[in-house]
Amino acid sequence: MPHTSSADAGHVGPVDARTVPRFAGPATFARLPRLDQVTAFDVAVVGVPFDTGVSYRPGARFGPGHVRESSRLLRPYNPAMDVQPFAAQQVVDAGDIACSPFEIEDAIASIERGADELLATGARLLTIGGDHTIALPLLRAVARRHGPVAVVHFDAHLDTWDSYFGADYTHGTPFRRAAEEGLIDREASVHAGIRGPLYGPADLADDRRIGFTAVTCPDIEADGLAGAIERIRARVGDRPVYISVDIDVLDPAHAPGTGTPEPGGLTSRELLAMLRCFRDSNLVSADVVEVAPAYDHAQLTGFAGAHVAYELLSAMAAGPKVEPARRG
Ligand SMILES: N=C(N)NCCCC(=O)O
Ligand SMILES: [Zn+2]
Ligand SMILES: [Zn+2]
Repeated sequence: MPHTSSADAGHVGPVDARTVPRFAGPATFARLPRLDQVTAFDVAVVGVPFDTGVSYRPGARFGPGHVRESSRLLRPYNPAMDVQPFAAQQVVDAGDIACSPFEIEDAIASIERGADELLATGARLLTIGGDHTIALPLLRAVARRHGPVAVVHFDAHLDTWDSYFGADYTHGTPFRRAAEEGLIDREASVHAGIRGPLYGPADLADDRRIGFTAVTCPDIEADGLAGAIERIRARVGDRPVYISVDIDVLDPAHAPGTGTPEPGGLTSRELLAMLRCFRDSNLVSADVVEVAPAYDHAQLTGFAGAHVAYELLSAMAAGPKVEPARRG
């Protein structure tokens, strides 16, 4: 497959849809080269096909494949940010991190190791999950390099609960564990898009104690999108930021293919606009999780996940530069 290359930096870009139909060939993210097809890279798109941490509908283990398959229509220029995310930096598809579907703690260790190896090259990660459990090992690896990071967490759910059925490591608990382990900046972390029923008022009090501020859907309703964006920017400032996007932050009308859907969520347009506000941020890495294709319709959730990833890659391209990574 002939990949495009950018004239300026010689980065290997996506396969050109004007000469090779976009539905042809194997699906890497955005038809980008694989890790073994480049000598250096700035950003690794990596899949984590893990969903043993879910509390309701399983299936996010198929998320990485679905998002890749749904990313064939992306084009190289992002006019909303005036940036070419695949020309300004070398982006590669690093494949999937293999992890146990049977033992959660074993899988968490594998994910942390896989993320460590990629980050050790100096690259940034854009991870495609997988259920939200995977944010914990990803944050462990990121904090090892950058120290505690400002987490901007887009989700319908807090994911700061303590345990389910006695299990500490689930998709409802990653940010509590991350806070306990000192991985997050407790002065600068924020949830966006929170909504729906909780177990009790203590959930919110616990969450604040843990170090999060919540910009809820009712807040967005009251203050508008610009007000919400301003609150997030003020909270994060110029600290190193890790963005974690649970696709269920979108309304189920925009993203039905997910395990714990909650009505009353963001539109795709609102979410993409919110992500663009990180174009000036020190965005150290990011993830998109909880895409579960078995419940998807017409690839809506897959397309939404692919566009979320594209905006995150665009924000990385637009923001402060990092040293390119050497392969191997
Ligand atoms: N992280 C996601 N998507 N969901 C958490 C739901 C936790 C619960 O079942 O109460
Ligand atoms: Zn969620
Ligand atoms: Zn979540």
